[in-house]
Amino acid sequence: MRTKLTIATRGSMLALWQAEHVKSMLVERHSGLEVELLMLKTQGDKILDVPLAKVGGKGLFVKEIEEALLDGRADLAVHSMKDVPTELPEGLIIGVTPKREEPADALLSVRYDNLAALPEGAVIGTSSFRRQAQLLMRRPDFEIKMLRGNVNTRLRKLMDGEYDAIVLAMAGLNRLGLSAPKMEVLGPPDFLPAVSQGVLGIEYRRDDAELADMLAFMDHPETRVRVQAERGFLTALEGGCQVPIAGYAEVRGDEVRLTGLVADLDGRRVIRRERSSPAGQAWELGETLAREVLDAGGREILEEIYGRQAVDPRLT
Ligand SMILES: NCc1[nH]cc(CCC(=O)O)c1CC(=O)O
Repeated sequence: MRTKLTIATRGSMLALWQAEHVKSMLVERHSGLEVELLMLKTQGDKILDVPLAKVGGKGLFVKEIEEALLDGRADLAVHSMKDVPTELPEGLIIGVTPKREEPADALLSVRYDNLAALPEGAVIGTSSFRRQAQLLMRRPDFEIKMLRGNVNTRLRKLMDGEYDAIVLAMAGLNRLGLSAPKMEVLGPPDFLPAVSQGVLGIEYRRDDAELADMLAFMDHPETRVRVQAERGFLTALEGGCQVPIAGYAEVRGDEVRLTGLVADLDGRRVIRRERSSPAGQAWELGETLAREVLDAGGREILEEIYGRQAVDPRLT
């Protein structure tokens, strides 16, 4: 067994909380183990004034971290799974997914109790097309306004009065112990989360069998099945997190049930399908559901969105 491990992490409050969380599980489990954090700045932390969808490129928040794993400066990294691209660099694996926490989003406001209480034309802060589409589906009158930055920054912007309400993941709020004066949970089955929302993924070098043994106690197989189904769906749609795609899976007994959604940016066209399979075929379930959604009109929607992004002058 190793006596010292290094965790590569971003410097945001959420990333640090997640790294510290895994660190404390590790030192509690392995007596005498020393765990150190290596803080790194990623592209996603540097570019803050542009919607992520327009920054382009997948994995803005993980590239620098993965380089540190590959060159041996760090042994492991702790990610929010929803920020991890579906394809990992050669030589790395996400070998461990601890138990999923709250997958839902939350609507946060200073004044308004919930969606229904928001006035006509309310200004809602989010830079997620998935959240935007699902909000506009219910309330086409909303004005969606870009909201970037760390969870803490986004909450401060709400408190500063720039928005009537904003939408954030419950998982991030819970981890940091943050909230707003008014909060409504927007969760499945009505409001679908991002693929893998609320799941942590531990990434390390594929050939590091010794580390894999030391981490195995944290793994939660049911969470892995859910992530497989959701990421199978996302992968087959060739989507990153910057398109209005949602996927949410649950396990009941030996079965996994997956709901997938593709919508256009204004939430007028929404393709949503559900399907189950044995838990052992979760990835294939995701792929099958993706084909079904594509054939039902999802293909046309995604082509339009990808096309529009490609010609957007702000891209360059
Ligand atoms: N894109 C940023 C991000 N990545 C993961 C979370 C929340 C935690 C999680 O989903 O595990 C957040 C913040 C948010 O979406 O509100």
